[in-house]
Amino acid sequence: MTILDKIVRQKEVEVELLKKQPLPNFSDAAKSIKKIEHTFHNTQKMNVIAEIKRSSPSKGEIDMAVDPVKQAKLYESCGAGAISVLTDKTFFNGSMEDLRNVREAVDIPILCKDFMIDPIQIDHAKAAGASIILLIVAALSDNKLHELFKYATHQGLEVLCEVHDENEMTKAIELGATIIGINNRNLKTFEVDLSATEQLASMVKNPDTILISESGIKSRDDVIQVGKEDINGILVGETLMRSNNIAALFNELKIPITKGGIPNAR
Ligand SMILES: O=C(O)c1ccccc1NCC(=O)[C@H](O)[C@H](O)COP(=O)(O)O
Repeated sequence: MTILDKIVRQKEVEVELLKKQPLPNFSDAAKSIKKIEHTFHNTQKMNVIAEIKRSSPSKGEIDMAVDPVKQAKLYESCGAGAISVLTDKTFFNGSMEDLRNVREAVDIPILCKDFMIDPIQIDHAKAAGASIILLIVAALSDNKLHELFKYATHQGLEVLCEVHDENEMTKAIELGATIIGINNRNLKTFEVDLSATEQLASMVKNPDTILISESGIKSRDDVIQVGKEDINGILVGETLMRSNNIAALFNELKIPITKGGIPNAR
């Protein structure tokens, strides 16, 4: 069984528990948040979705002592375009409480980074103040992917549709996803290969699609590599979480971009 299978099994258990609980009060803090579909287009520098990640299955403990609110404020002040909060407890030591607290502290979009398999999780993410949810194509049947995409969109949420291979990219395009994340990490083997972004980004022909390169990005050279294709942003977790100088790291990662990719990257 792969780690993704294990995570999905655990989510099935959690969903049954969530269905027995009352939905927490809605935070209306996300109402006035601008959509990344608008803000990530036509920016002059690479957009960064900065992640709060205490630990992960592939790396173990990263920063168990992090204060998510402090970290999120720092990310915002350094120019993050959005914040990703890992809300899974069992495998990443996160929580929906983290997301709720971060929502109260920052004014930029927040991605609820979790493994969605049921609309009830989307309700909880929205209630906590998320403006974007993640749908991982590899974790969902075609029917479930369509159902959850439609549900989240009707709830006024943006959807980051995550893919890792050509087959998944085809599904995301057919779904009509407007924000597609190319995960450089294979969630079944943990192998990271930045060329996944280069290979898959060229399949997207709609210039309005927001493309995000996710995982394994550590340096300016990495951004230049994934930016050979016309991407709008990068999602960075571990490197930011381990950094002693987050402001300097943002300067390194926020490379000037134009339509068509990073100038001279090819
Ligand atoms: O990070 C993992 O080990 C992992 C394992 C299984 C499923 C998902 C996993 N990570 C989620 C992510 O997509 C990353 O946290 C995100 O892209 C940031 O990656 P990184 O910059 O490499 O921390």
